Amino acid sequence: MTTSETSTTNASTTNDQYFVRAKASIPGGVNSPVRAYGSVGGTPRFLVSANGPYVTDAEGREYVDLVASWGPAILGHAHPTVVSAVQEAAARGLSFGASTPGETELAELVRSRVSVGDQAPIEKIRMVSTGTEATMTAIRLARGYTGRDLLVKFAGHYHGHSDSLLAEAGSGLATLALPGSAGITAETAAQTIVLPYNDLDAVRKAFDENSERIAAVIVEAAAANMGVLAPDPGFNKALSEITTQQGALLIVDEVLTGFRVGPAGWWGLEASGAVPGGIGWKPDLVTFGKVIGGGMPLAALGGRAEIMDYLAPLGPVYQAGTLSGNPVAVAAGIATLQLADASVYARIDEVAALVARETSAALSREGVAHSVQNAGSLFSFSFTHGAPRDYDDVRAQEAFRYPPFFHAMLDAGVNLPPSVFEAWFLTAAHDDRAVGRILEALPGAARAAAAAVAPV
Ligand SMILES: Cc1ncc(COP(=O)(O)O)c(C=O)c1O
Ligand SMILES: NCC(=O)CCC(=O)O
Repeated sequence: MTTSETSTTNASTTNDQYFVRAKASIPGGVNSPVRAYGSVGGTPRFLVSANGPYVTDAEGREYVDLVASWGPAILGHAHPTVVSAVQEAAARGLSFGASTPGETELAELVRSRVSVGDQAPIEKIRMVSTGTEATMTAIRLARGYTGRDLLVKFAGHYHGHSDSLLAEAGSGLATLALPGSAGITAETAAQTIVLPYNDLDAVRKAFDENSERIAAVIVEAAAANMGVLAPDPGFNKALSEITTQQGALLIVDEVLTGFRVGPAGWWGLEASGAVPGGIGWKPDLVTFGKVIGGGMPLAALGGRAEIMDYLAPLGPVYQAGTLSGNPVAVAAGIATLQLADASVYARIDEVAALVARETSAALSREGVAHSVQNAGSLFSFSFTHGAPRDYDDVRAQEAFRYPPFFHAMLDAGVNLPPSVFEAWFLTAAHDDRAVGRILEALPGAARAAAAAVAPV
């Protein structure tokens, strides 16, 4: 165990004490609801440092981390090369509010990475600061480009917290069992059509009923915010065909999957045939976040030049940002993508498969009904009796088994996402020691899940 002290923390202050203090000044004590332990109960760990596969809390306790900052830390935390790149960029200036050479370098890197054979869907790319901004801009762009107003999204998919996209969203809304958010006007809500995932008939019907009104279909490349649910083979390709026929755009949200499940994201896995059913299609627009910024606030949207050039200053769709393309964030993104080579993805695939397999085995040994779902190296568990295909299936699970499972893992020094609806994130820094600690914790956690009693 390590003890960490900084100017803002004191090793004698407990997580409980920090939480009490935080709640007095910050709503719920958190700056994002997913951190609040809302569905698992207990006190969130206040983290003071992170290194490789580990995070350390304010009490000096070290945990093997399976959250990885909700995805970005693909190389593990605080990779020395990325930290150096950030330090060097910071020393040159934190923000200029002007174009920088690094932005173009990162744009070129993304364009060349997200290509398979002669297929290269990212012809142009615009950088923003969060995934929310990326999807919000993508739908505005789709509306501006097509001149249409309606939007199709899928139940359980999460695309950030802009007004149009919170209806039946996954992630924290699934965790807190919220159907949507207050504060969104009825007019805005009425412009989003929410359909069941993996249901192409529902998509065709929506287009039949709203002829020439749907601007775009937005879909997570592989759903990972209601637990992980890979699309049925061919689902994304069929969406591409339907939207093309109907004069609408297909926005593929790779904020979570992009540069994490493979060098060219989930689309790259489909386009290369690494997962079935997806050869020969291209998204119109793609959104990125998380890994693209290497742990710094950076996200992006990209796609066909003809569409992207509808953005200001060339086109009529406005989008802007004081910190867009921030030089320090860009430096972290470039360093991260340069390091994320085939060996990184091979290691993550290997450890993810191992941890998923062993967790499933531990649950089976205790007779706990569950399904393990994966999309490449992203995976999660649901306490269901069969394999779920959509949000209704996932919501019907025995979710009460997760809190005791989560806390047993935490007590044993493993930091899992504090919700059954979130993916588990491995990194290339998860070495045998870190994985060994996860495996040691599993039998006790599986027993705790087995002993869980349904609420009356
Ligand atoms: C698929 C997807 N899209 C969009 C977002 C929003 O990104 P951000 O949290 O950076 O706003 C997230 C995650 O939060 C996500 O998983
Ligand atoms: N998978 C869900 C997220 O990544 C959300 C993170 C956040 O809102 O803090």
